[in-house]
Amino acid sequence: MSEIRLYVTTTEALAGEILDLMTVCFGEEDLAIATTEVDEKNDVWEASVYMLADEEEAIRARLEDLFSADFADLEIQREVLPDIDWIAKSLEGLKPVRAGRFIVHGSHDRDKVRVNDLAIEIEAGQAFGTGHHGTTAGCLEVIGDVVRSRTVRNALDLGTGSGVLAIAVRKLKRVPVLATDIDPIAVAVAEGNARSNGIVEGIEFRVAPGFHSTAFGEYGPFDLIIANILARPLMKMAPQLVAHLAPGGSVILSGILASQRWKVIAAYNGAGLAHVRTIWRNGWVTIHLRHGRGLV
Ligand SMILES: C[S@@+](CC[C@H](N)C(=O)[O-])C[C@H]1O[C@@H](n2cnc3c(N)ncnc32)[C@H](O)[C@@H]1O
Repeated sequence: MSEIRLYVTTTEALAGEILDLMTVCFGEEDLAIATTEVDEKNDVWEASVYMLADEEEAIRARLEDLFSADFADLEIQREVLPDIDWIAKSLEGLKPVRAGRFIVHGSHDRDKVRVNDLAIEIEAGQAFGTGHHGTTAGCLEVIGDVVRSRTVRNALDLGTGSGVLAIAVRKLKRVPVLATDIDPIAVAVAEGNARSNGIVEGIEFRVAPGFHSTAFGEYGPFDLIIANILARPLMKMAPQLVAHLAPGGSVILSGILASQRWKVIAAYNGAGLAHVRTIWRNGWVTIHLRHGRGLV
């Protein structure tokens, strides 16, 4: 069956906002993947949703509904993509990914793990975070640096998805980790992934939206907070997130398009954090910030 791309042409300034909307609407559904692409030669941004042909009608209706409030003038364009070998494509999606010291792989690729690798086994499933997305890979890379170079006695993984980042912290250091997600299915998947990675204690998984106070109970403040969610909620929660950070603590933020990075950094500077480093992976950025207090 052929694959269809429905897309709108936009500007760099609006691409992030449109992608946020589409990502919230479609998430990481198997057959409807939202993404922005830039044609640098023509300075044109396209926000696209990919799907199989039999999904097109339903997805077009959802897009029209989504744009009807603020983007009614956008014309939804259509492209039929060349036929794809879906089996080969899905296997390709499951190839191991290396990020910093980590390799994230499926159970069929255990033989790809080398002696010095920190291996995380994740099956592609119902929660985000197989390591293939630039945001997850970016977080893994920065986690490696932070846990090696800073004092990390505990950590919070907000929006844990598959649990990959919480598992990564715990593989580097035996510190208590709190892993939360708004989605109960993600939390169940993450618990299973921790077990299949041999982690039976040390990570507490909870269903919680943002910094919902009852979920945190006795936890925190944290030496390390990782949040790979979208730019807009990250900016909104900056004061709460910083309130849960220990003096001298580090924050790793992702889910941010390159064009949105300054707004996110400004929100966290305003909440008292200093920017340390930004890294890029496939158009997405991961930002490391540190608490002003405790800096030398
Ligand atoms: C982009 S995925 C990241 C998953 C994983 N941490 C990774 O880096 O691959 C974002 C996750 O955050 C969750 N999420 C979104 N908004 C949230 C919120 N306000 N509080 C907690 N979790 C949230 C989503 O359900 C999703 O599982």
